[in-house]
Amino acid sequence: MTGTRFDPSWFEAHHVNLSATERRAATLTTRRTVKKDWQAAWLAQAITCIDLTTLAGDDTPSRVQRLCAKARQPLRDDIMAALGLDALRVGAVCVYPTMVAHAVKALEGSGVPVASVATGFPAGLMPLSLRLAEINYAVDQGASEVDIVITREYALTGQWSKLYDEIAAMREACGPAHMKAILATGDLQTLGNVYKASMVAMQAGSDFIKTSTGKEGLNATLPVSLTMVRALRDFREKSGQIVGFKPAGGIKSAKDAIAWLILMKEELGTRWTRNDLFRFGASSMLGDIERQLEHHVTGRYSAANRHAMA
Ligand SMILES: O=C[C@H](O)COP(=O)(O)O
Repeated sequence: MTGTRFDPSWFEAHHVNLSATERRAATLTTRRTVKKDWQAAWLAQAITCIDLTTLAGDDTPSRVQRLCAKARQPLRDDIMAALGLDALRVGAVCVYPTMVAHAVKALEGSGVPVASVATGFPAGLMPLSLRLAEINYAVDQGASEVDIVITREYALTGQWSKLYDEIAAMREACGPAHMKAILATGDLQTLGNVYKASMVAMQAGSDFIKTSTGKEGLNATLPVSLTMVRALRDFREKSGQIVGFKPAGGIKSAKDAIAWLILMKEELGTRWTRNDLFRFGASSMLGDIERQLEHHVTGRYSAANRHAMA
C-alpha cells in the first residue's frame, strides 16, 4: 500500500458516538442470522481468513511444525468430503521472528504465507532502530507478512505526526512484505483515538489495520472493529486506496467468526470477507469451527480437546 501524505484534517475533528457504535455493534448479530447450510459455507470461508497463531513464550519448533500441519489441512478428510470441499487452507501462520524459518520450512509448497510479529511485540517499547532491525530479520527469515505494533504513547498524547513517521519507516523496512499495523486498541482509551490511529496507520501505508496483540487487557471487540472498518471506508472514499482489516485476540468461537463476517459484509461488502482483505488473528478459533462443522455433517459434537491446534 502506498498510503498518503500525513493529513490530520482527515481525522482531527472526527467524533465517534460511543452509544450509537455500541448499539449498531449489538444489532449486527441479532438482526441477521445465517441459516444452516450457509453457516457451513461461512465457516469454511472463515477458515481461509484465519492467521493461525502461536505467540507464547514457550513456543518451540515442534509446536510450530504441528501448527503448520494444521494450517495445511485445517479440517479432517471426512469433514472435507462431507462438505464437498477438496482444498482448504488458512490465511497465514503467525509466529514470533525466531520461529519464522521453522514455519517457512514446514509450510513449503503449501502456498500458506508466514506472518511474523515484530517491532518489539507486544509493547513496542524499544528504540525504533532496533524495531526496524527486527522487521529486517523477520523478512530475511522468510516472513511475507509482518504484524507491527505502534507506540501507544503517540496516540495517547495526540502526537499523530510522530506516529505517522514511525509507521511509515516500518512500512519501508517491510519492503515487499505486507504490513499489518496493530493498534492495541485496548490501550487507546477512546474510540476516537481508535479512529484516529486507524487513519494515521493507513495514511502511513499499512496494508492492514489490526485491533490487538492478544496481550492487552481488552482485545478485539465488535464496537472497536466497527470504528476501524468505518475508518477503512472513509479512507477508501478519501484516497481511493483499499486497506484490509484484522481483528485479533480473544476471538475463539465459530459464533464469533460469523459475527465478524456479518460486520464486514454489512459495512464494507463481500469483497472484504476474502482473505486478501480480511484476517482473523486467532490461536484457538479453528478448533471450535472444526467442531461445529463436524456437528453439521455428523449431527454429533466431539470433545473440544479432539481439535487441538498444535
Ligand atoms: O494475533 C493474534 C492473537 O495473538 C491471538 O490471540 P488469541 O490467542 O486470543 O486467539
